[in-house]
Amino acid sequence: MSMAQALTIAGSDNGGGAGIQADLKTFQELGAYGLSVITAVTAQNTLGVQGVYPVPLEGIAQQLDSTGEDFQPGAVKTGMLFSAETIRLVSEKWRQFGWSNLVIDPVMVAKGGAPLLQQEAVQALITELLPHALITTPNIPEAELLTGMSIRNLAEREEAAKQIVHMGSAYALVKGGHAEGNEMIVDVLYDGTSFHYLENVRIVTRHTHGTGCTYSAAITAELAKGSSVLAAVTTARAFIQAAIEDELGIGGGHGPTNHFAYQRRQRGEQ
Ligand SMILES: Nc1ncnc2c1ncn2[C@@H]1O[C@H](COP(=O)(O)OP(=O)(O)OP(=O)(O)O)[C@@H](O)[C@H]1O
Ligand SMILES: Cc1ncc(CO)c(N)n1
Repeated sequence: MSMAQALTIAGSDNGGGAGIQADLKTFQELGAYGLSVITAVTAQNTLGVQGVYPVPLEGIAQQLDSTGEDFQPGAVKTGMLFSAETIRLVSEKWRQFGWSNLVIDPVMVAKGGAPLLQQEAVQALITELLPHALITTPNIPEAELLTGMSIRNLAEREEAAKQIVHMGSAYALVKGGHAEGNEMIVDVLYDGTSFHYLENVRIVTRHTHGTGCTYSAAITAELAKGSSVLAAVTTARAFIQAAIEDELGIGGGHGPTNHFAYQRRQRGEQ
């Protein structure tokens, strides 16, 4: 049997904690061969985003063609897509290459507030890409922008998940990381029929740069290896919890999570 292949279509974070770099590190740790299509180059570190340089559309199209003509990704994730035209392109190539198992991490703004998706692109994300998704993984502010509703409690997170499934994503995972003040973080997974709740202790740390990217990349790696959505999300949640817990202390601001932590624990190492 050939190796499971996972593809990320996202932006580059030179700091290595988010974006393409976080995705590839996560794929590697979970045993999936990593492929990447870069939509934008960012200049950023743990203090913030200093620059955003979108890759010309033709360059993104060519990367997608080069990938689709030779590789067989078993699952694909999207992260920072930046513009409506890139979203339309990804949707078109999705159909052309007949890929399956799309994980949409609807990346919109970086931790410090820098925009990673143009405002007018949100609608394109909803109409062009979401209907292809196996699972969409918004945090609370992203779920609010996708649905137009305000989300203040668990019931509203459930309602948002329902709406996202109604938009055409087979599953929705509305993450609870941004619900301030709670000791436990509850991520809500909806499959169109029932809810699953992933409950974890909130870790007090400032090193949470790229948590969303890493989580969705872990889901993608597990799907590429053949897991069900529930099994993939469960493993991915354990992966990100370990990555936040075993902090690396890199950088002077919001540092990256520890991509080594989960497998180290699996091997019984510290
Ligand atoms: N302090 C924390 N302790 C434990 N789990 C956390 C913490 N912060 C976030 N998480 C979890 O990590 C996952 C991703 O978090 P979040 O929803 O904050 O992603 P995000 O805002 O998309 O991240 P980013 O923008 O940095 O990529 C979720 O399962 C969330 O519950
Ligand atoms: C490139 C990139 N993608 C996603 C995020 C969100 O964490 C980020 N900070 N940078």
